[in-house]
Amino acid sequence: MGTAAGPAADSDLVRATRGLPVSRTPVWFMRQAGRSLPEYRALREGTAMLQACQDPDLVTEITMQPVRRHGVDAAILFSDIVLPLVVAGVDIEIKPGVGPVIASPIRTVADVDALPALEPDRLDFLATAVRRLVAELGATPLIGFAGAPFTLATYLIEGGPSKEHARTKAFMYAEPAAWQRLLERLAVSAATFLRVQVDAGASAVQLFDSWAGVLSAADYAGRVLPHSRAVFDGLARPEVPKVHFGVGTGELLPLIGDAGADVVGVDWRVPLDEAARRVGPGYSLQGNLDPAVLLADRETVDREVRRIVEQGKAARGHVFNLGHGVLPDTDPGVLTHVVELVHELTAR
Ligand SMILES: Cc1c2[nH]c(c1CCC(=O)O)Cc1[nH]c(c(CCC(=O)O)c1C)Cc1[nH]c(c(CCC(=O)O)c1C)Cc1[nH]c(c(C)c1CCC(=O)O)C2
Repeated sequence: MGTAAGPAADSDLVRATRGLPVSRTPVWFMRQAGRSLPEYRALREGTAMLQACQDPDLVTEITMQPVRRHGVDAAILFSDIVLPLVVAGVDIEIKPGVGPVIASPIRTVADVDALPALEPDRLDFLATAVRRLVAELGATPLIGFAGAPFTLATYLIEGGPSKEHARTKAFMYAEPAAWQRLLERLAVSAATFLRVQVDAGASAVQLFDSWAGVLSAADYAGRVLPHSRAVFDGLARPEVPKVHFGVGTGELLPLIGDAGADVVGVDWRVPLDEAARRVGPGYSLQGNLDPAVLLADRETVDREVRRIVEQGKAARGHVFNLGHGVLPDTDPGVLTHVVELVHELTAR
């Protein structure tokens, strides 16, 4: 269990998650590996997304690409939030330009009980990929991740991507006992998925609850948050830095840290100084450049990066990131520029 050991344990990324002094503000980008990179598109040619995620050679190479190209301060494992479901045997496909599509969505209480469990011994490919990556990355930390129970439940119940998440909410209200069982099961598999990554050497983890922002604070607190907390508790690695992220979570920010996170991920809707007030003093912040700004002119990019670096000083620690994933049309040169600019602005 090589978690807190190794050269990455004292990296700026890990230090920022704890609010310790850093040599400069660490930067990485959600979806830094992916379609914005020509070398990614070349490597992925002919291999389905969910196949690629289970091939340790491809996972290692794709994860390394943005680290080499941009000089980011962390790698994020190339995988997907639906992978634990796929490995457990759920019939899922990732349709390019659409997202995860489920062959038989969960619509009844019986469907919940039929959901297969994730067997940890099916995750050898994941441990292999993480071990190789940690060896190759040296002092650069690897961030492991999992999808939070709520966001995974939205895909399972809707059958695919959705804006309103109306079926999900209807199920949550109409079948509270089955809802609780579903989220409990998803929490167990997310914790297993994270533990394999941490035990193979990942330096930090991020829990993606991308769609939690569609909920009221009361429903989030009562029906979702306990299950996200169960993921972090179930991971049972208190020393590992934990990032908790969702989109549109402005009203939920005071609760998001409560799940047991060290770092709260913030999208672009709430400035980081205001976010720091909402989460309270015990947390670092991650974010929050609007990914669409990267499609604008260089002056706008620079102005926004400077603003975020300034506002980030209100937090105990700041990990610079986007407010959501890199858009596929992004010029990778702009990403490299943002890394250089953040480093330049924050060098101590
Ligand atoms: C909601 C969600 C998913 N997957 C993920 C989330 C949470 C983060 C978020 O809110 O964006 C998480 C994820 N998915 C992927 C990563 C890799 C690491 C990284 O950030 O670089 C991570 C962290 C790779 C991926 N996951 C996916 C791609 C694109 C697939 C491809 O390249 O063909 C990548 C690089 C596919 C995917 N998978 C999912 C979607 C919505 C899509 C996009 C579909 C599309 O637009 O084509 C589900």
